[in-house]
Amino acid sequence: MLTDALKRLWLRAWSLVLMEMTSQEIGWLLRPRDHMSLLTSRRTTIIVTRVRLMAGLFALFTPLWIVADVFAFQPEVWHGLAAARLGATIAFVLILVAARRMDTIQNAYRALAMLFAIPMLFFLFTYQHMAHFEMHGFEAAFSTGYAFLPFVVVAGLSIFPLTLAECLAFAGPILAFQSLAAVMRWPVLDWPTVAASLWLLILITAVSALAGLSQLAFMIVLVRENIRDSMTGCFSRPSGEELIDLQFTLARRSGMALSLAFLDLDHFKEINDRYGHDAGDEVLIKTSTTIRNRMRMGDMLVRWGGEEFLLVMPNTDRLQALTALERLTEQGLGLRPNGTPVTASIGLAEISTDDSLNWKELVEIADKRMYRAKTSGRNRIVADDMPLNL
Ligand SMILES: Nc1nc2c(ncn2[C@@H]2O[C@H](COP(=O)(O)OP(=O)(O)OP(=O)(O)O)[C@@H](O)[C@H]2O)c(=O)[nH]1
Repeated sequence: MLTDALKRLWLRAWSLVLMEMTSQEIGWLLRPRDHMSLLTSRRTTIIVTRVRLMAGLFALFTPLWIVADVFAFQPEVWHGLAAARLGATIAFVLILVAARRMDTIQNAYRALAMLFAIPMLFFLFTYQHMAHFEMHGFEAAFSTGYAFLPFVVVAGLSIFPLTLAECLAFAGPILAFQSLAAVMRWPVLDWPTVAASLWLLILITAVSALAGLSQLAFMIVLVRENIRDSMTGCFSRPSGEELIDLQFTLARRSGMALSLAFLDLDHFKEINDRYGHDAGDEVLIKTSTTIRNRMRMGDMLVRWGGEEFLLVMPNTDRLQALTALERLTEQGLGLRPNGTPVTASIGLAEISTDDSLNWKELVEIADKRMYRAKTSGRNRIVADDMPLNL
């Protein structure tokens, strides 16, 4: 009885945290390895823009704080601090500029690591520097504030949508550094204070990780709801466009093949007119499921419009795509309500053989070929611009 109540409570609390996520999505909260490309690209954008925002703010406020140092410290102390502040400001400006063109998750990690490394180096320098001076009263009290820089850095993790593994990877060196400082009793650090405050740093790391994870969870749910067409479960048009853009860029950069097939179901209006809209919906759901199940794991099916679909086939050249599409149509796309086969007019385009400048041009080529397939009798695949053998 009690165990059942506890179990219900536990599940309820868990569902509040995880917002009805699937087990695969919960795995995505732990580590980034299996994230889908759309989530990775959105996360990259958010991480990079936030790194730039933080770098910009730090570039602005780090030199301004020199004024506070001038009031608080004797000249020998603030001179050294001012030099370190100017060095840190230059580094923040460099991050701000360098991160502008960062568009991969690896680069986003690099930017984040640099953003965290600067305050830690500044922290090391200030401690070494201030240890050489006798301080009393307000000056001594003001200087203790500098000991909390690692706490600020760890707390900064909370503004990024990071997985648990990523949070630990970024907070780990700071925690290790602080622990080492306590264990080694470095003379420049007030080791009892450092050791005693370690638990606080661990606590802040846990809170920051939770904040980052909840942002990521929210993002996963939003991406999931926005990327799928609710009826067929295919990628929606906006997310499909983003996916094709991404695949196009990757294929261009790596020199790999990329094929796009534009599929338009034949005489679909007739199904609606004869059997009703619900029967039409049913055919759309079954046909798109059949296509998705028959194609490779890495292929993506986008619902481009009503009964139009775009099949994205990464790392697939024209011949391979043609073979896969012929196999697909030979096996059948499903049945119409009257028992006759569902057919489609298909236009195929490939990144290198069609030598297109951008993804929109490639989609346009596939669309035009689909139209030729349609006007030349339907239920066929057109893969080039050669005259058709009718
Ligand atoms: N049931 C249903 N029908 C849809 C949906 N979206 C678009 N349609 C219908 O799809 C039909 C498309 O008609 P047409 O563009 O004339 O094409 P078609 O009848 O397939 O003829 P061809 O393409 O020339 O072979 C229209 O009747 C639309 O109303 C949908 O979500 N559900």
